[in-house]
Amino acid sequence: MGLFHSCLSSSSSSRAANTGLHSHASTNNHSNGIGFSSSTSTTAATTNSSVGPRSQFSESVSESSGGIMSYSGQILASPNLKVYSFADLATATKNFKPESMLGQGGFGKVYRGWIDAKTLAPSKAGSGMIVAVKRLNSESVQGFAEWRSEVNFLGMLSHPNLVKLLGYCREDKELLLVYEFMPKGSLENHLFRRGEPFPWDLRIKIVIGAARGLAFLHGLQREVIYRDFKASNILLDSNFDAKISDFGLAKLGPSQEKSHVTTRIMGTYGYAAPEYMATGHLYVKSDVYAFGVVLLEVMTGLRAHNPKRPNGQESLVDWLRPELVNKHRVKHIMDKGIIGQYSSKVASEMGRITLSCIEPDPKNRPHMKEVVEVLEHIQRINVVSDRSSTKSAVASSSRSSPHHYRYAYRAGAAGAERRRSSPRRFEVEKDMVA
Ligand SMILES: Nc1ncnc2c1ncn2[C@@H]1O[C@H](COP(=O)(O)OP(=O)(O)OP(=O)(O)O)[C@@H](O)[C@H]1O
Repeated sequence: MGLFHSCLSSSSSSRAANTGLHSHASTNNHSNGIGFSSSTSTTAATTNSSVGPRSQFSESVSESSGGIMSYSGQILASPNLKVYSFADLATATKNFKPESMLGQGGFGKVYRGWIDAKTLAPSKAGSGMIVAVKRLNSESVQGFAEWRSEVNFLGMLSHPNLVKLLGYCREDKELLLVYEFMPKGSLENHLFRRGEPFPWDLRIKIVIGAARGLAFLHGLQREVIYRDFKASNILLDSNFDAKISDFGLAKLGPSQEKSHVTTRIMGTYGYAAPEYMATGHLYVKSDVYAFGVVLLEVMTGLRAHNPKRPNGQESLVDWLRPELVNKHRVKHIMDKGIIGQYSSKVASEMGRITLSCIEPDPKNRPHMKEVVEVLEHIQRINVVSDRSSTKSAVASSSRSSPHHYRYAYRAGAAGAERRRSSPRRFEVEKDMVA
């Protein structure tokens, strides 16, 4: 086993060497200026060099299938991204005015912007279509590696459950990304921050969409390990269809070996799989673990990690895993705000699939394809005859709740979980012993 220590600096080239990802960023208007290349260079060129026409994705997939369809998604022959100047995006976002801000993540702020729907050219605020413009903190060293990973992955992959990247800007220290706008925000917003408890049928719909997105990534011939699955990375369109965003930490899976080994362990507290934390070994099944943690959040309305919860309850999985083992106890951990919206059969089935996703041994976790099937089944059987009983069910269950679940009770928008800020990311470097 190894030693953990904080790591403040980053080496993007070592990461590229690990993954085989090589980006060639161009500041010119090449629509395919960035991509996956089969070259051996590990540095990101800043010249106008364009990239070899074939990507690692297209090599591995097109050879066998002559095409690119996998789990209803696509690997694009070449990325079709618009290259913006910084001035373009300043215009599109009203000069990054605070009023245009949609949110803030670990690597920067996200702004509402406007572009022409046909040409994708920047337009004046109020005309054309709305987009989300992410502007990375210029002082973040790790930011460049994540920006490049986002452009590489989202530039090449297309699937209904992955957020669409429309373009990017790299100018001096400025790194920006332009995405389709997701009007309903993130699952995290709805589960933990908004006033009313989020309806159960929407929760199920969203996790099915997100599961399909992950299944697509894992089903590619050269599989993609997403590595940062969490509620805040599940964005929602106007129909509450889920789209996975934020490929900053994504990795191409190993082509020969069974797992990817990394010495730089990064993720978000509460979601990272135990084998990854302990050894740096990364599997697609590590994503399945994080998916299980999101399922548990969806069931309970509680955050994956909350240091303000009482001792022993900080980690949702450690706290509630024993309750999932007994199907009769599962209903006690369900979010009390949505009682009456699901049957006890649905609750116990959810408990079962969640428990299998968070199995300590990655080999015992299901593939995402199976998870999709189980969740679709749960959605089909989620027929509740009398929804009008919801309110009284909430009231009576609060009265009879066992003491140690009191924390889960939701006193409207002022609930303790809702006041908490976003989950914290971590980054540690581990000295590996071979
Ligand atoms: N395409 C989008 N459309 C609408 N809102 C978005 C879009 N992308 C991001 N946002 C909003 O911006 C906020 C910040 O997003 P971002 O991806 O930077 O961070 P995060 O995922 O919340 O955290 P971190 O990146 O640190 O893990 C999110 O809360 C989300 O609601």
